[in-house]
Amino acid sequence: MAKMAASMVEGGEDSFRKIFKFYRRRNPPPDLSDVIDFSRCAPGEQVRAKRAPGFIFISDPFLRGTQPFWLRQCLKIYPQKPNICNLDMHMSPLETQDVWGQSEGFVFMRVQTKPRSLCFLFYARKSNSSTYSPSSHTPFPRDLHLLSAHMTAACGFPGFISEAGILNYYRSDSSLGIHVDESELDRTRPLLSFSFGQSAIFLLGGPRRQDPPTAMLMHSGDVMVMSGPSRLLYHAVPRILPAPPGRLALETGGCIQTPPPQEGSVVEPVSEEEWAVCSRYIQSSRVNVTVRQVLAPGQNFPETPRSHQTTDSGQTDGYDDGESGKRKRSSSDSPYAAETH
Ligand SMILES: O=C(O)CCC(=O)C(=O)O
Ligand SMILES: [Fe+2]
Repeated sequence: MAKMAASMVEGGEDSFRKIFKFYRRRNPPPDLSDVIDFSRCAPGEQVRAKRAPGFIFISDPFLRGTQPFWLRQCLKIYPQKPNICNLDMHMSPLETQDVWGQSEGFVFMRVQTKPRSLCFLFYARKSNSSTYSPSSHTPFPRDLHLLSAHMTAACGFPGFISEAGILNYYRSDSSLGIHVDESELDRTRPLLSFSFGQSAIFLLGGPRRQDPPTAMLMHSGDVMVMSGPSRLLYHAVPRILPAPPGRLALETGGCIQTPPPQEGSVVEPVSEEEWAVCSRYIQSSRVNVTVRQVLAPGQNFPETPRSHQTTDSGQTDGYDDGESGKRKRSSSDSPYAAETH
C-alpha cells in the first residue's frame, strides 16, 4: 500500500479519484499487490476494519450449494414486476414484464452493451431518482429479507427491516463511481452488500470524498456490512476482475439440484435450465445486491419531501465515471437513469 497510497495522498483533494482511475486502468493493467484479499479467512469469518469502525467483511458465509439459488433470484425473480428497473427506460413494458421469460435470461447480456452496470430496485424507490417515495412502494422479497435479517443479527444488529434493495449488474468492463449511500431516512441502520459471480475491487474511503480509500477484493459469496460510522463512508467499484479458481458460484455451487436441507431455509433447488443461464451469465459478469432499511421503526415519510431527500449527491457521484471533474447532478443523470445511457 505504502508507495501508491503515499503518492495518492500527496494528490490531496483528488486522491480517491486518482486511486479509482489507477485501478480502472486497462493499459498497462494496475499492480494489485496493495489490494487486500480476505479470501484466506475461514468461511463466514467476520473481519472488522480498525480504520473504519462498523465496517464488517464476511468471507463467503453461504452454505455449499446455495449461491446458485440467490443468483437465480437476482437474474430471474427480483427483476420481475412490480419491481422497478431501469430497463423500463429503454424497453417496452411488454418486454420488461417478465425479463427472464421474454429472453430466457439473456436480456442482461443483450442490454449490457454499454460499459455500465444496471440496477433494479425494490420498494419505495423511484427508478430515475435517488428519492424514496411511499407511493412507489412494492413489497420487499421475503427470502432476501430473511437472509439480510439473519446476517445483520449475526453481526449484532437485531431487528433489521429490509425495505429497499438495489441490484447492480456489472459486466467485465463496468465500474461504479465514488459515492455515499445517503438516501435512506434512517442512516443509523446497517447497509448490507452481497456479491455473486465475478470478483471486484471495492474501494472504501472516508467520510470526505477526497479521503484516500483502502482497496479490497470482493469475491462471489462475500458479504459486507456497513454499519455505525462506516455507513456513510465514500466507496466505489473501479474494476471487475476474473474470479480466482474455486471462487465462482459455479464451482461453489456444488450439487445445485439439492442444496443441503436446512430447517427454515428459504433456499430452493435451481433447475438445470435455470442454472445453465445463470452460470453462462456469471462467466463474465458480477451481480451485487445492497439491502437497506429506509425508515426507523415507527418513522413515516414526511408529508412534503425534504430537500436532502431529493438530491442524493453521493449516489449521483456514484455514477461519475471518475474521469471528468464534473459531477452529474441533473435528474436525467440520476444514478439509475445514468446507468442505461
Ligand atoms: O457493487 C458493489 O459492490 C457496491 C454497490 C454499491 O455501492 C451500491 O449499490 O450503492
Ligand atoms: Fe453504495
